[in-house]
Amino acid sequence: MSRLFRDVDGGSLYPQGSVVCIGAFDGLHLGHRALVRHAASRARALGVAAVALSFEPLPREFFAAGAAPPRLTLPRARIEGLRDLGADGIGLLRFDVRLASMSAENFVRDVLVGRLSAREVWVGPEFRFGRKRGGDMATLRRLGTHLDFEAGEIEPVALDGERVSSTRIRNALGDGDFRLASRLLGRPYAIAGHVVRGAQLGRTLGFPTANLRFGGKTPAFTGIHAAWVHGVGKTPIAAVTSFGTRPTVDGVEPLLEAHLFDFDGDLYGRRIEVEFVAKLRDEEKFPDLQSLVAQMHKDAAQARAILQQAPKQAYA
Ligand SMILES: Cc1cc2nc3c(=O)[nH]c(=O)nc-3n(C[C@H](O)[C@H](O)[C@H](O)COP(=O)(O)O)c2cc1C
Ligand SMILES: Nc1ncnc2c1ncn2[C@@H]1O[C@H](COP(=O)(O)OP(=O)(O)O)[C@@H](O)[C@H]1O
Repeated sequence: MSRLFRDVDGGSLYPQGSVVCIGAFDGLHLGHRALVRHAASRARALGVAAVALSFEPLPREFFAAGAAPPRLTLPRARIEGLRDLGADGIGLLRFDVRLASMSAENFVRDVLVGRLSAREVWVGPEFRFGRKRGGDMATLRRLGTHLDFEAGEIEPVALDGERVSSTRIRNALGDGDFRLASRLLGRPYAIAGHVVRGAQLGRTLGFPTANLRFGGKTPAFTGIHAAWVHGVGKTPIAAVTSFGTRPTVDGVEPLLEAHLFDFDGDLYGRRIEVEFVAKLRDEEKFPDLQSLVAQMHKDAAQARAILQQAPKQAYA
């Protein structure tokens, strides 16, 4: 069981000391994985807790209020991913006005030392932190010599000669290049959530869809896709999905809807995971439901054909 905390204030959570790694960890890609695994192995070597420190909302979401930048990973998936990589403690610090205005030095004193009793602090390349991104690796090293912790930066992880980054993954997803996205992530791109009720129109169109909300975040891409749905049966179920605001029915909030093939059952409340395999097309505004349904039949046939050829991915 790993411990989850969200507050900057409070007593030391790890009086015996800890090894901390810090990052936005959106996507938990190959670079993030290398960082968290490294911190976890250092923590095991020192016999202390491994703590992954991140933020929710992400700092760039906080600063971009209004036009939220695209998000890859929702909080729960980020927590589960960090735990699976070996984090004993996970800090999803509430990024608010106070945290945004905290100086780099105070962040080190209050959070890394005061709250986490850090013995080592690990970050990725080009890490910046504190008010106006005023702190960097040199700041960490300098403060570390006074406050008795070591600071280190892991080597950048590259794929095909280029740095692995969340931006590169967002671009790959936007281009419908799920193969590249999977290679950068070290696993297929998937979105998980609990099935919520919708307008209950789908069943009358012959296409019931299990609907997932995207937590009020902006997705990195929208459109119609072939996908595997995990979490319903023992093996993944083939599906056609629609991700977006559904302009035909004047939707507003982005929803991920999955129509599962050869399946009939109640999915409300169930947690499912949608693993994207291939993009079929962009979302469109149809003049009427009849033309939308005609297109949905074509989408379904295309998705079935693609998935018959695709290997079922192992359940992550
Ligand atoms: C294969 C598929 C393709 C879809 N394509 C579009 C689309 O291009 N434009 C659109 O507005 N909605 C699209 N939708 C979403 C439908 O509008 C939505 O499923 C329908 O309104 C039923 O919604 P409900 O689940 O709330 O009942 C698509 C849904 C599916 C399953
Ligand atoms: N093949 C299927 N694919 C997806 N959902 C299905 C399927 N068969 C039954 N369901 C159930 O029907 C619900 C979707 O029906 P729909 O009319 O689209 O309602 P809603 O608008 O509430 O999503 C799903 O949440 C699930 O409980």
